[in-house]
Amino acid sequence: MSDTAAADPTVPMAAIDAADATDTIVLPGVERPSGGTPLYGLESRGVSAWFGTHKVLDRVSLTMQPGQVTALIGPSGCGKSTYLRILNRMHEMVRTAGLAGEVLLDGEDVYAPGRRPADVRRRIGMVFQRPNPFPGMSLYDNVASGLKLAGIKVSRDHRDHLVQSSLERAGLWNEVRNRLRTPGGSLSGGQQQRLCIARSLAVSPDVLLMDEPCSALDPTSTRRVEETIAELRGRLTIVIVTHNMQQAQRVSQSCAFFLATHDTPGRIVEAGDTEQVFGDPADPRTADYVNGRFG
Ligand SMILES: Nc1ncnc2c1ncn2[C@@H]1O[C@H](COP(=O)(O)OP(=O)(O)OP(=O)(O)O)[C@@H](O)[C@H]1O
Repeated sequence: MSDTAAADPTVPMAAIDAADATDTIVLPGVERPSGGTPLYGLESRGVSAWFGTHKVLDRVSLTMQPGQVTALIGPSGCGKSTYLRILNRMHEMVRTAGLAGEVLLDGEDVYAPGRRPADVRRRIGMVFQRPNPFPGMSLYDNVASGLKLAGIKVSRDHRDHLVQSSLERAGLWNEVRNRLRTPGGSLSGGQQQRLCIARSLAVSPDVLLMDEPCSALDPTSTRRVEETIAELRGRLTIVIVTHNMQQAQRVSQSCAFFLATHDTPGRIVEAGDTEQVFGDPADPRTADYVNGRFG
C-alpha cells in the first residue's frame, strides 16, 4: 500500500472484494512438487497501523526467513495480532483499519494495486487461537473446504490425495485415517487445531501465520501442535504469536519482541535469533520481558 493511501488513517480500507470470494481459480495441481520448490520469506517495511485515529503499530520492519519459524512475543495489546493480520491482508477487513508501509512476499508487495486479497490469503494462510473447524462437516470435507474457500478446483483423485497429504503434514492422518467421514466436532481440541492446520495446508501456502495456536489447548495437545510446527519447518515459512516464552524458544529460530506503552504504539524493540534474544538480549526491556519481570 502507499503512504498516500494511508495518509488519512480514518479512511476505511477496502473490504474484501466480493469478486474474490466467488471467482474460481482452476489449477492443475496445487501441491508443491517434491524437491526444488522455492521457499518464500516475508518482509515488512515500515508498517504502521491504525484503528480509526488510534495508532497501534509504528514503523515495524521485520524479515521472516524462508523455511524458518519466527515468533512474535510481547505483552498484551502491543499489536502482535494486528501485525500478523496485516501480513495476509486480514487487517483491512476491519472497517476502521488503516495502515502504511509494505509487506513483501517473495519480494513483491502483497498490497500492490490489482493484487487480490483472496490470492494473498491463499499464499499466506492463517491458523487462529481457537480451533475453528466446521463442527458438523466431515473431517474430509473440513480439509477439502480449504480448497473450496480458495476457489481451487481439483479432480476427485487429486482432492483425495491433497486431503491425505495435508492431514499427514499436520500430523493427524494416523489418528483419523479410518474415520474421515466423522464430523470435525468429534475431535479433541488439539486434534481440531491440527485439522485446521491441515485445512490451511491443503491450498499449499507459502507462509502459515499462527495466532496463539495453543492457548486453548492442554499441555499434551500443545506438545503435539508444536511437533507439527517442527515438522512443517523447512517446508514453509511460519510466523507464530505466542505468550508462552518456553514455546517461543522451543519452536522458533527467530524472534521479535514487540512493546507498546500507554502513549506509544507497538514497535519492535529487538529481533534476531531466538537463542540470542532469550540468552543474550541487547535491550534491557527484552531481558525483563523474557525473564518474566513484566507482561
Ligand atoms: N478490531 C479492533 N478495533 C479497534 N481496536 C482494536 C481492534 N483490534 C485490536 N485493537 C487494538 O489494537 C491494539 C493492539 O491489539 P492486538 O490484539 O494486535 O495486540 P496483541 O499484542 O495481539 O494483544 P494480545 O496479546 O492480548 O492478543 C490494542 O490496543 C487493541 O485494543
